[in-house]
Amino acid sequence: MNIRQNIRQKRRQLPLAERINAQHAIYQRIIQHQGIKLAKNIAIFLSFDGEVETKPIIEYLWQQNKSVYLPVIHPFVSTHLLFLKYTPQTSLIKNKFNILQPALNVLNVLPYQKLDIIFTPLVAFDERGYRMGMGGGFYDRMLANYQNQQILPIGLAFACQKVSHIDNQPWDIKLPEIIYA
Ligand SMILES: Nc1nc2c(c(=O)[nH]1)N(C=O)[C@@H](CNc1ccc(C(=O)N[C@@H](CCC(=O)O)C(=O)O)cc1)CN2
Ligand SMILES: Nc1ncnc2c1ncn2[C@@H]1O[C@H](COP(=O)(O)OP(=O)(O)OP(=O)(O)O)[C@@H](O)[C@H]1O
Repeated sequence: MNIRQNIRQKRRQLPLAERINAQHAIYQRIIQHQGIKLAKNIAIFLSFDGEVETKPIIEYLWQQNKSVYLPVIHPFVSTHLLFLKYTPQTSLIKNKFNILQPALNVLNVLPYQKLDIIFTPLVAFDERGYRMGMGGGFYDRMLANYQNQQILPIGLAFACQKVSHIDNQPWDIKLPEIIYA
């Protein structure tokens, strides 16, 4: 089994008690995070495949009056993501990967440069902050210039997703911060 499949399986099979503990620790770190306190526009994702559960985080962000955005596969450029506003009223539809995303409405699209924080999903990561994702290259493409835009990407993961070394490719983006437990 390759690393991607192997870690995805570990992530799905993380025992419930460990998962709950880790979720709690991650949540605490988020509510104490200075950068998140100051942020206005925050991109996050709706969890699937055993990812860190983001629902409680989203509820917290809404409570704090943050604007929350979700990734939507671009309808014409299928290698690219758009970020659409997510509120409790937003209707969600399944994309081709079976992940829920907001129904496309151009009025709800936020230009990427306006995001302050991008919570980034990942399958595996290493100490340096290199990540391996689902293999679509979506986040690598999007984050390619994040440093020029004053955007803070923050990876979210369980400790079982940490590996000693990701064999990084030239296009791989190193995350400046990963919250994991
Ligand atoms: N929650 C969440 N949303 C996200 C991502 C993510 O990692 N997590 N993505 C991060 O980039 C994008 C979706 N990327 C994906 C890339 C590949 C596969 C994939 O290979 N899925 C199937 C097989 C292919 C198929 O059914 O067509 C699989 O589960 O094996 C799924 C999602 C955008 N939204
Ligand atoms: N900045 C980029 N510009 C052009 N192509 C890219 C870029 N980043 C990644 N790709 C392409 O996307 C493909 C998938 O990349 P990779 O396997 O690193 O994705 P990933 O990090 O696992 O996925 P994701 O970022 O969606 O979570 C690669 O084959 C690569 O050719």
